[in-house]
Amino acid sequence: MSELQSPSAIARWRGEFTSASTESAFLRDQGGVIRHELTRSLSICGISYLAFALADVAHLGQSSQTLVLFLARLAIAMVALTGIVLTRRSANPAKTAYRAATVFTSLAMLTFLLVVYARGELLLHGMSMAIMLIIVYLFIPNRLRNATIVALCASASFLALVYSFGTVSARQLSTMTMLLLLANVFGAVAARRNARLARRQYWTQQILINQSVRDPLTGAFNRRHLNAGLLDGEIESARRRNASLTIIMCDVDSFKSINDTHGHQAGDALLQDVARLLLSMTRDGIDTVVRYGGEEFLLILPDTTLADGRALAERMRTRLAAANSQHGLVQISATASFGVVSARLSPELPGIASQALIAHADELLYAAKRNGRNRVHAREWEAAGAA
Ligand SMILES: Nc1nc2c(ncn2[C@@H]2O[C@H](COP(=O)(O)OP(=O)(O)OP(=O)(O)O)[C@@H](O)[C@H]2O)c(=O)[nH]1
Repeated sequence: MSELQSPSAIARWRGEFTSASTESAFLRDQGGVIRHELTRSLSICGISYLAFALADVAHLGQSSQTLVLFLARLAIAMVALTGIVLTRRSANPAKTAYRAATVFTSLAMLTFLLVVYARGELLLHGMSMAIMLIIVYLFIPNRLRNATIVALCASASFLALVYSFGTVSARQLSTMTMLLLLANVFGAVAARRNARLARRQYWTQQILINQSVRDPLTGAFNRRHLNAGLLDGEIESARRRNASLTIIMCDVDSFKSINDTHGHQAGDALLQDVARLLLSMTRDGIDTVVRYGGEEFLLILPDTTLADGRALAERMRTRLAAANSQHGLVQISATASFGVVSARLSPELPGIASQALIAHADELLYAAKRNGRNRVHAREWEAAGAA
């Protein structure tokens, strides 16, 4: 998670995150829940539509109209089934579910209007309409905007149909209009509240996850995140893909004397600057920067050869040595030493234990320290293993 949104970043009326990327991440996260909700709601709706064919028979007898209505009801049940199947097969279930919900609710409302046209029973159907509006807003997962459009269009069409019959008094029609308006308002308000609540919960969860995996001082990942199998996962992924993996161990030189000379707070500020520089020079979403110890950082670079890893460490070393960290009126300059290990992995070769890879990077780092600091020592994993 690279960016965190504040709760105010939820659009006031749409009830969605204003940032498209956060909204997509939210929908990916909620995919399973939304798929489950859609399956349950469309199953109940499809079965109910078919079951109400009995009411058609009771009202219209075994006529051609009854047959037409039955075929329309069957089609709706099929649309529900197709929506469920497509959502279950989709790589992005939430998006597919929303599309399926919009198509299903639109066609279901049209079929309902067809039933009203054939059977009349306007007051009874007015009640059904109100129930259906609540189902559209609250029980079939959809974007609030889509649900509102379908519900308002269906309400207006139903009222127009009732009016065209000419059998309902003006008083009854106005009461019916008010009731449907109320159903729309309450449905939309509740749906909006649900949408915002789900996003607030997701946002809070992301904050907690972020806090549990990040070092509060530098913003780099922490040891807990590394120990949760981060490097093992990268090694396994590189092995499967026949790819190179490079790790860099970076340690600020003579940091104790910086602390002793300028104070602990200045040391903290310097660490923040170092982390900022390392993060800015690595690929967002691909590389990982971990605060491994006090002034020691571990960089995990997938798909990176030894030559590229060494060149990156050299660039980092030069940039660090040239930069000054400002603390109050004091400018602090620092250097760092680097140990770089690269491994070419493949499914045919045995895997590498993450601790062994880190230990080799550490050995190279301390060789760089022994040889005078402010330098990069790099080696291929096999050569390092043989050494
Ligand atoms: N300001 C600050 N200092 C820290 C932090 N974590 C560790 N340190 C200090 O970092 C210093 C590390 O010192 P050493 O391990 O002796 O290493 P060094 O002085 O950098 O020497 P070399 O690594 O050999 O170049 C210690 O004095 C720690 O107290 C931190 O979060 N903030």
